[in-house]
Amino acid sequence: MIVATEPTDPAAAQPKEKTKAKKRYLKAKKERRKKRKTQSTPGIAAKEDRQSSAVPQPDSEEQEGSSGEDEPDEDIVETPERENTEPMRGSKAKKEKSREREQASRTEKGDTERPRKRRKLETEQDDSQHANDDDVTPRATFPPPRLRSPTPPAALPAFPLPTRPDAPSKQTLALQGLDKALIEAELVDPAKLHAFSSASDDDGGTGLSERTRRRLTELGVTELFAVQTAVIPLLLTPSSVKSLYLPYNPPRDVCVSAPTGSGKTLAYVLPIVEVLSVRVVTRLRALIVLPTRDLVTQVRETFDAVAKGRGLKVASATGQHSFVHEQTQLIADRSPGLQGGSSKVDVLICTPGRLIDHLNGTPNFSLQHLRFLVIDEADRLLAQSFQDWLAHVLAATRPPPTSEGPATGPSDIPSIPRADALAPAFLHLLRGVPHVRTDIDEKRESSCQKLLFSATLTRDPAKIAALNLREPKYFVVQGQRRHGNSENGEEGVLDFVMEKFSMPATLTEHMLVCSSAEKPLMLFHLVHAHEVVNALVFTKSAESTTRLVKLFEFFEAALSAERGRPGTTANVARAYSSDLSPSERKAILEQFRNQEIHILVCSDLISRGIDISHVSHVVSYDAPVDMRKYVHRVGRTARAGRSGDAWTLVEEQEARYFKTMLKSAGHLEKVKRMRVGDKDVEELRSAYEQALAQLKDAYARSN
Ligand SMILES: Nc1ncnc2c1ncn2[C@@H]1O[C@H](COP(=O)(O)OP(=O)(O)OP(=O)(O)O)[C@@H](O)[C@H]1O
Repeated sequence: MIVATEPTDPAAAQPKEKTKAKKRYLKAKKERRKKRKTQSTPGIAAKEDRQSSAVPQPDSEEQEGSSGEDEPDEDIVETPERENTEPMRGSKAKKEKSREREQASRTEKGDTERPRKRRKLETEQDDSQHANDDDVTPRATFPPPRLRSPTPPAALPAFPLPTRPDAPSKQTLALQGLDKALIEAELVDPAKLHAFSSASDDDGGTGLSERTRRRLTELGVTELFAVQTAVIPLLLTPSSVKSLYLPYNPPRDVCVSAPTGSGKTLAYVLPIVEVLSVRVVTRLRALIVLPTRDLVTQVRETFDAVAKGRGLKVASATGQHSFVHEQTQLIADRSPGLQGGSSKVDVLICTPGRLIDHLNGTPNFSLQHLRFLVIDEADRLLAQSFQDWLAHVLAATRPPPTSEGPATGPSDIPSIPRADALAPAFLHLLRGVPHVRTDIDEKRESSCQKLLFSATLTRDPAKIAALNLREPKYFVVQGQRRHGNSENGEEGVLDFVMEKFSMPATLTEHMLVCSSAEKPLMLFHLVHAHEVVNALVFTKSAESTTRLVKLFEFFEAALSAERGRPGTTANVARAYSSDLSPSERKAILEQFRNQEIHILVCSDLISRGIDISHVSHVVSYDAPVDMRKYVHRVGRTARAGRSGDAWTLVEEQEARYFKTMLKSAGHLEKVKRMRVGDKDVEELRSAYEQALAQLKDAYARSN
């Protein structure tokens, strides 16, 4: 490489024939270079480069002859710094001199190795120069030495620069550290239905007995929904898995993620009823844990309906009744020393808090006979660390470690073995019976099968690990693909893993951006313009709920008066909040179900799980703060294949956050923007202003 300088001497202009010669020479040189490159391997080339850079550069005379003429035009580099070559040349000359001095001192010291190498290289260079000279025009045609650039530094070997590896994709990151079972989840098409007949022996592969199918038909259920078609056969077929105890071949656990209103409750109620119906002795064999009392009540109703006539005893424990009352409902024999526990019920549905109370404080309350442990709304429950409830419950289902030698008990407890008191996995605890170890002893495990359900199932590895799942099988009921149409459903599972939750296909979603001052007016407009009569309105707190209901009542009264119907209201709104007693809440829900209440204003207390089939609209009056909350709120409508509308009122300053939240969940395009102009609300404005004034008065009076 050389630095170009302007030829100042007109004689330096190239005559035509000389230029041709130069071209010929350059061509020949290019070919030689190409040849050299193909012959030498990269490693050797690099080594040669290193060697050449290690030796001092030839002096400027040699340079002039070789590079000044030889280098092809594309190697010429002009940089602003090098245009002014004088100072450079000065410093270069100094360097040259110091190099010569160094070399001389090395030679004196007998260090001959490097100069010898250098001489060799110089000789080679000279040879090639001679060869070049055959083709080259005389030197006089080149710029005078005075104007030439200083000797350029030796080119450094072109090692590849260290580069960072490509950043892993979001998908790859999402899959890292996840349970293999989760990555291999089975994707279930939500449109998959399975019609069954109650009149024939053929169960259609579901594993449901004729009796159960008949009961379902009586309840108006004639086909299984997608989640049920996946889960029920796994829990009921082959018929050997219907046993109450499977100590040597324990069943695998099941985790299910399916949209709201897709029928998850029946997916576990049906197999439990089917398996437990064969039991002779009543023991606590199924435990269903739910996050709220309202959900416990709802699931109990489903159990009562499906298990009718099967002789199963179903109970619930939520703290609604006194602790002693619940104990008498649950325990048959409270005498001490019953190693296998005692139970009056086959199925217990409860909240985690009350469950821990009974584990700690109810004698003979035992989980050793559990065949099913259901955790519904699993992500919400796993997020609750209440008294470390999960660890306690899991410990109670597992047999304690086998002790060597005969088991013994405290001397004050009678050691009379009771035939069926202990579950098979706990038999080693039997007092007074010597334990004789044999070579064919097989480990007995708990027969408890864990079933987890949610519309927004967690994929947090730490939370899943805490469950100590046995060979878990994951089912993901997932709607439309967003990333293409892979055959193996990988994208559907990825959606689940990346928390892009699936929504009911029959749901329509809108958002309305408005100022906070106009928000109530927007709600009233939606209610009147769309003639909404079965709506759930979600607010952020109990206080906000009460205030909104009051304002709504004032508004309806003012509007009726304006329209010449004083004293009547078109729409009845009620607050549903944690401030109410359980009986009041139950009564209000009942009135809402019977459509005596049209608009139920509530906090997130009932955003999960509550199943009211006729809810036509869900309004998020205060926008939800996370995607999980959004999914559960809007999921109170469009259930079981019915259509429904969800509206979210978003204050201007929240709009960006809300949209980002939807976007990261891959859901932004599904939520259409709605616009309401001044004209649309014109006829409601005066009633609204009257209502605001009345509300202000009411609060002023109460303070
Ligand atoms: N196979 C079926 N045929 C007809 N209706 C069904 C069937 N399965 C469930 N349903 C009805 O669908 C509705 C929703 O069911 P369910 O409450 O179990 O939904 P979910 O998936 O648990 O919803 P969420 O996630 O909101 O709790 C209920 O009213 C239920 O009775």
